[in-house]
Amino acid sequence: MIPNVLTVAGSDSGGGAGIQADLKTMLALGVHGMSVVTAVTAQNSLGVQGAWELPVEAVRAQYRSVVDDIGVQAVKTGMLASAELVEAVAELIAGTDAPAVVDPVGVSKHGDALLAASALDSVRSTLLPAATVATPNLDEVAQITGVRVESEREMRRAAGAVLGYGPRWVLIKGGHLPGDAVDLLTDGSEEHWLRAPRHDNRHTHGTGCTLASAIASGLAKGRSVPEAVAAAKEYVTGAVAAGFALGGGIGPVDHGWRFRGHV
Ligand SMILES: Nc1ncnc2c1ncn2[C@@H]1O[C@H](COP(=O)(O)OP(=O)(O)OP(=O)(O)O)[C@@H](O)[C@H]1O
Ligand SMILES: Cc1ncc(COP(=O)(O)O)c(N)n1
Repeated sequence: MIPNVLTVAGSDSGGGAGIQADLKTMLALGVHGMSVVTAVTAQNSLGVQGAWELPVEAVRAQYRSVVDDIGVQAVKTGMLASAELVEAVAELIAGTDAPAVVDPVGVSKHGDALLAASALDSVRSTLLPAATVATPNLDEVAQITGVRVESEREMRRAAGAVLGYGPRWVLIKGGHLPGDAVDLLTDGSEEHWLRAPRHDNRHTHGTGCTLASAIASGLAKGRSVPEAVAAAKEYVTGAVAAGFALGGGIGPVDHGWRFRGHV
């Protein structure tokens, strides 16, 4: 049986991040990808030119259509835009019997806000407690917890602060630090450091979405959290290495790198 994985996220018209990155990742990793669109962005390699949220009823209806008939073995959340959508999605995933990977998307690579500042309290109090794995980058860690990470050593304290909001596991993504691309996965007792060489490639649009979707795909296949994260890290590292120029700005990672024989 092919596992079903659901992404609840925003659409990126440029195809590098958001729903589009999630579905491509799921195809590449051999699961059936399904989507609940929360917002539509007009976006390209230069930035986000516009964003429109969907009504909360439209998000709930998409979710119920998929979960009640088809069923899901894992859920991934990305851009949720507003407090109202964060709360609705948190309630939906808390009521679903499947692991949830929560990527608490705050701002795009170009600095465009993808989450209202007024939604942060709802992320802390409703979304993070419903997560099997939360995958904040360092900017999101600072927004959520106030902890600023400037070195690998400080990642452990950041992880503890995020775990305080109730996710079962946290993966602190160190992609924005200089040096190797180092992430820390922990549930408060086990600690797994994931280290990969930094690829000197500016075309990294969509790394976070791709990593979270790859984790959800592994969980849907029945892997443990540490196994799913290790496999997802290997996939995203290859996708970053193969990232390519598109438009005049930051191009996407290559979700299809394994089909093309890169790396
Ligand atoms: N240049 C790079 N070379 C190798 N791996 C990288 C590079 N940049 C990021 N990564 C890895 O990609 C994953 C995503 O990390 P990152 O910190 O970029 O997340 P993010 O900021 O949420 O992504 P996004 O850009 O999609 O918002 C992590 O595993 C990180 O270590
Ligand atoms: C719809 C949507 N979701 C997520 C991201 C984050 O990705 P990035 O930080 O690579 O721009 C994005 N840009 N757009």
